[in-house]
Amino acid sequence: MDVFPLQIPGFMVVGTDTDVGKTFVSAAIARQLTAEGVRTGVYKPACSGSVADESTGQPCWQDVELLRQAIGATELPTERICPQTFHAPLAPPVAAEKEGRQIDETLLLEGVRWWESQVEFLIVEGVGGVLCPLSSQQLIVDFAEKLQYPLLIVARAGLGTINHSLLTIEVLQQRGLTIAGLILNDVDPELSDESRLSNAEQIQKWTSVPVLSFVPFDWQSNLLRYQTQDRIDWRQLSQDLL
Ligand SMILES: Nc1ncnc2c1ncn2[C@@H]1O[C@H](COP(=O)(O)OP(=O)(O)OP(=O)(O)O)[C@@H](O)[C@H]1O
Ligand SMILES: C[C@H](N)[C@@H](CCCCCC(=O)O)NC(=O)O
Ligand SMILES: [Mg+2]
Repeated sequence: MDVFPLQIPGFMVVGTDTDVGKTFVSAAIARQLTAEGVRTGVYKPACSGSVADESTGQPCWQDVELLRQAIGATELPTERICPQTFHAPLAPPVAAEKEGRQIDETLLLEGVRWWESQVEFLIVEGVGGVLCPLSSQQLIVDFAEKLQYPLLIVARAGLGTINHSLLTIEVLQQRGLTIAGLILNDVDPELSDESRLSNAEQIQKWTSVPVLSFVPFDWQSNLLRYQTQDRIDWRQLSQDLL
């Protein structure tokens, strides 16, 4: 496996599934770093599932919009944040095929390399869960292996998350990847259930990967460290893992 280490620190934000809050969490981290005065970049290797822009009616990609807003780069072209966008809400290579296109393997990595000369810290968001196909040649976990960034795993807060979290951790550990921690994210208060009270403790019982944070539904400020509620120093955390 070729590796593609960048000269700037960062995290790759991966998920236990699609719709678990990777963009929500990536944007929160990027916003915090930007507010702290750290020149921060955001990148997503491919994005599928367009929506109509409210004002223009033109197709846009919500992940890209939220990531762009998080770093306050209103003029930055979509291609810098995500060079390969597709309309259908499907795994990227499947969405690409529907448009008679293919994922450009080189561009996946060239796109991330561009950020190296632009910023001090980079947040890379995955697509779907870690075994989601990114192209016809590779899964998200393969891309993570090339990138060599420490991983932040976003998982749903509610029932089912112990299994999804441990499965994800097992796959990443089998690849020898560095996991910075797991973030439990409350995506839907309707799914409220009593497992929320014991999930973090159970995950900690079965793995040494730390639960870094619990993100309440609609949380609009910086993520807080689980249990202590301290501010998370993302740069320090990434440095500690080198
Ligand atoms: N803590 C939260 N509170 C309220 N809404 C949330 C929270 N986290 C996520 N959401 C919402 O849940 C939905 C899914 O979140 P998000 O788009 O971040 O998932 P994702 O893991 O990035 O999905 P994808 O695989 O498509 O990239 C979005 O509508 C988002 O605004
Ligand atoms: C359409 C979704 N929102 C997402 C793709 C998720 C694919 C999941 C495939 C699977 O694991 O079955 N796209 C994206 O993150 O750009
Ligand atoms: Mg997303």
